[in-house]
Amino acid sequence: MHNILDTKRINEALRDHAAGKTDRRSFISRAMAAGAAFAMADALWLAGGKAWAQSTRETTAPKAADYIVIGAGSAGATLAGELAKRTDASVLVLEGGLSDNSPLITDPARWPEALASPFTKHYNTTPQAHAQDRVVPYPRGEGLGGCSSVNCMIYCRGAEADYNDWAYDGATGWEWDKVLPDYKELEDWEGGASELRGAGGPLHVTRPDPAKGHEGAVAFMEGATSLGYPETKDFNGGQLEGPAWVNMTVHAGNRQNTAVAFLRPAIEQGAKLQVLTEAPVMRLIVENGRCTGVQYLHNGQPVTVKASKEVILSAGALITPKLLTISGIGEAAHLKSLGIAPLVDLPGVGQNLQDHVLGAGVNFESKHPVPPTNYNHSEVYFWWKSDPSLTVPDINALYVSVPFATTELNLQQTNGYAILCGVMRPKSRGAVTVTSSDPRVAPLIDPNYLAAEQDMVALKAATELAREIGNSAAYNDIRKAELLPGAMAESPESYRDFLQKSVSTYFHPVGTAKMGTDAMSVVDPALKVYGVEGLRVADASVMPSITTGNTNAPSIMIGYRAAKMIAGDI
Ligand SMILES: Cc1cc2nc3c(=O)[nH]c(=O)nc-3n(C[C@H](O)[C@H](O)[C@H](O)COP(=O)(O)OP(=O)(O)OC[C@H]3O[C@@H](n4cnc5c(N)ncnc54)[C@H](O)[C@@H]3O)c2cc1C
Repeated sequence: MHNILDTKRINEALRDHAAGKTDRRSFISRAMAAGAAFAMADALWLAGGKAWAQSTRETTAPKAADYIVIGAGSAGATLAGELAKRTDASVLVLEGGLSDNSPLITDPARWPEALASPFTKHYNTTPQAHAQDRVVPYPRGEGLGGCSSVNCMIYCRGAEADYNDWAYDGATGWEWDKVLPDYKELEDWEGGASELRGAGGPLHVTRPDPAKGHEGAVAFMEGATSLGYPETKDFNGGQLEGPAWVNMTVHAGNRQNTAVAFLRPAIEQGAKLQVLTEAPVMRLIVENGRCTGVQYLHNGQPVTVKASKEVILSAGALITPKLLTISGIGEAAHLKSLGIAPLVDLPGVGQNLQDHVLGAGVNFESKHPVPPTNYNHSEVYFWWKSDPSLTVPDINALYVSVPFATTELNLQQTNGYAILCGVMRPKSRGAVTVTSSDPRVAPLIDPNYLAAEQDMVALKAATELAREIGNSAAYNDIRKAELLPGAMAESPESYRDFLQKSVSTYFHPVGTAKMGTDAMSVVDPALKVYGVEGLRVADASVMPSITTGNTNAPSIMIGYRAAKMIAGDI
């Protein structure tokens, strides 16, 4: 007797699969309960995961689209999904990496593993002159969702002042009261709508339940509040300063990357959106002052695809300036030195690189094995001021349920935990420098950490904040011994040595194609590249200055606003 297929239930399971709401095991059991044999259920799982995006290995190359979006990361996937939903135009997304169909991405606790997987591309900084010439590893997400697929899922808009500073510096129209409506519109905050928060938008944002919080996170909150630092109930709710349970891009136990939140729903709604993976873009095609398309590798072969309306560059703060440069858009003398004919002399391309400094803070050995996290290893954060006279907090501390230190600090202990710390309004500025016209060659990445002495002052204050909380009575049942900085904090010289060795990336490069109106600006406030028609940049590169919070939320907001601008909705 043949099973009768319950196609309605199978379609429901397929829809959940396309929305990233189910794992393989439960999908297969649902499909089998609906009458499918195992082989068929498995084939449906594979096809369901691929139906909405295609690898260039398994489809033919498109000839043209109205809009081409380069990179499906935090900004690019948001922009492409929104633009396709808001217009009748055809939108083609070219993503260099793979699809995002993996539990390493969906499971919030497994992001450290995702960093050691094909969903991450590994770069290094140049030797950091103010941090003992250390080379700092510099991972970036590669594939659908970009860094939003491998990041730690903290969702933080930053401070109001960040956006008002952008506008003051020339990014007119990006003031806090102009971006707030978009932040509210794009989110589905579990706390519900309010003057500052939105509900019903595409991106689910949740917070950990303190009752299920990690013991170390609970101790962090108790320690900080017992020391007199008042708790902040919601760091996106108007008050950034103070210890807080985080906001996360997690929903029903699954990561909400931008492919899940923005791309797949647009395809499910029937938008004219084609998403190609394993489609690395090699260069932009600029003819008579207009960007008319791109050259990319389709199944390893160079092909050209035309854009009848616009090309939008969303390849992230490292690769966006590289693609501009090798396409002839950058400082003319630098282009000539690489043998590239200058099309537009834009000296700001690749300059103004900014990144938060992540310090190793304080690492402890634990009295007992550290339990696993129910969330993302990082459930609590604490923004504070290194100097009370500041108007905006400039440092932070965060509990992580794993030991964390740079290789140079040679931390051997595996049964431990850390309170990391950050310099959140760094003064140092670096650069991304292209050294070859060959698109396969990685650029030089120089965040120039600690070049400004003020950043060292802030790093020390942040480390002390982490130590103060970590050594508080709230951790007495957990803490066995302070391992780092430990004895290295005993003299000013060894403490400075520790701080320089403790520096790593917060994974937040921004600013390398900044928005503004001065000579170093690369895009105008409508994100249009100066001197070229039909070309915009929409990603973390356009931030004139780094936000005080983590940079995923602002990157998503940039993609969202870009879609609205192009669609004529702003
Ligand atoms: C390990 C890690 C942890 C982080 N944790 C957090 C966090 O918890 N919270 C937070 O707010 N921020 C976090 N961030 C930072 C945040 O995720 C980024 O700032 C943000 O994702 C940047 O968005 P973007 O759109 O500019 O670039 P990306 O998201 O990097 O997107 C760029 C996309 O372009 C693609 N691409 C690149 N070159 C090409 C090419 N030539 N052709 C086609 N496609 C190309 C890439 O594969 C990628 O998909 C973290 C980042 C990392 C790496």
